Amino acid sequence: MTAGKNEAGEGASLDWRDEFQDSALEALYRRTMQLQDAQQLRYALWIIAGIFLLFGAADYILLGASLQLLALLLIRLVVALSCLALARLIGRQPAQAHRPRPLNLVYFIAISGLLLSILLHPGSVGLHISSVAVSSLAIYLLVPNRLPWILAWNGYLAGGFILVAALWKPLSPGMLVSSILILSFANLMGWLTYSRLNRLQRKQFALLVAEREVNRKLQKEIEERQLLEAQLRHMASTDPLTGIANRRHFFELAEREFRRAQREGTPLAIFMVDIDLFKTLNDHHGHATGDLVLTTVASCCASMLRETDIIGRYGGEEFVIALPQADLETATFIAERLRHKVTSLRLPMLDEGQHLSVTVGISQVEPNEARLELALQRADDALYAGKARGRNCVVVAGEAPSSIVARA
Ligand SMILES: Nc1nc2c(ncn2[C@@H]2O[C@H](COP(=O)(O)OP(=O)(O)OP(=O)(O)O)[C@@H](O)[C@H]2O)c(=O)[nH]1
Repeated sequence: MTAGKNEAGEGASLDWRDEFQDSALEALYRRTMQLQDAQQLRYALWIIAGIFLLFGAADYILLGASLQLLALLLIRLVVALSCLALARLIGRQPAQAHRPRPLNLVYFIAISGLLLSILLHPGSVGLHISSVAVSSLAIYLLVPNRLPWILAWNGYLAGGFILVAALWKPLSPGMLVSSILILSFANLMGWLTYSRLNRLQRKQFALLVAEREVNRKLQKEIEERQLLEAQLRHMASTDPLTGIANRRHFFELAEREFRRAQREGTPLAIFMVDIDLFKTLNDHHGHATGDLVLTTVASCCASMLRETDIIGRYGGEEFVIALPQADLETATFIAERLRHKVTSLRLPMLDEGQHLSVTVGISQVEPNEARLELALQRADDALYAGKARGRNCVVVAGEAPSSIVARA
């Protein structure tokens, strides 16, 4: 099961031991609480050892130096040392706090020590009943996550006390009933308190687990939405065939560069690039080959540009490029290089001796020009002048037709 299932509430319900019915959730709870439980148990063991030893002083006052005192001190020492040894073991290996064997051994020693001390002790029955009742409560309150064992230890303590009391000084029927009632009441109080604390703690834990699961799901949903958003943004801005920016996205990016160029007074060159006689190629080789040529020319153009240059598909077999910081001379040089590169492309599906070529129209954004479209229009006019002149050339806008720069 996953911890998330518990948010439904079903797995978070508790059994008679006040443990989660869902064993995986219970295991997770124990793992989470292990260090805290270990610490709590260590404190409990130190307290038990200390109190047991402190009562040695009361024994001395009651018994004076005697063999009985020696036996009692010996019992107290054994109990205290075994408690301290277990506390040390748990300090080194916190997982021992949840293992029954060392705990049961030490608690058996401690409870047996308490019962034996009653046999050797001259105090009144009332004193012993109260010490057994307090010990009973201590077992409920100081031992974490072990209700069946807690009940067993308390059974041993209460039953042992009745037996020891019978051996030590047979109780009158009235005292016997009173003792049983007091011990039963102490156990009832202890159990109820234990149950209340455990239920509260586990309920809080189940809520925390459910909350974490909700957060995890939310986080996953956010990540999926972010991914989807990024995919949608990419789809909305990219030409699906060539993978370069579509016309709309090109304008977004180029407008930004246009404003920067106008603001800072830096040059911005525009290319219009058109594949020559593309219709013939399409008609001759088919649309699929035409698509492949478009993709190849687009990536060829993109590979010739700097990162700051912007390339987009203007429409059909026409591409548009914006080159920030490029004056006309630089732009013409780059356009020539691009034209040469396309001419040198060799595509296996084209006939022997058949070369691709492009015509490039170039313009430059004029200072104080109001709109980018004006520069685009000039580049387009230059492109059509190049087409009219026979294609496969670079034409600079506004210059005489003799400014056709080169031909392959
Ligand atoms: N395969 C393919 N063809 C396209 C696509 N978009 C436009 N075309 C074709 O591109 C061709 C453009 O032809 P024209 O505008 O006549 O130009 P051209 O044949 O290149 O001639 P010039 O530009 O004068 O050199 C048309 O046949 C369109 O159908 C496309 O996405 N894929």
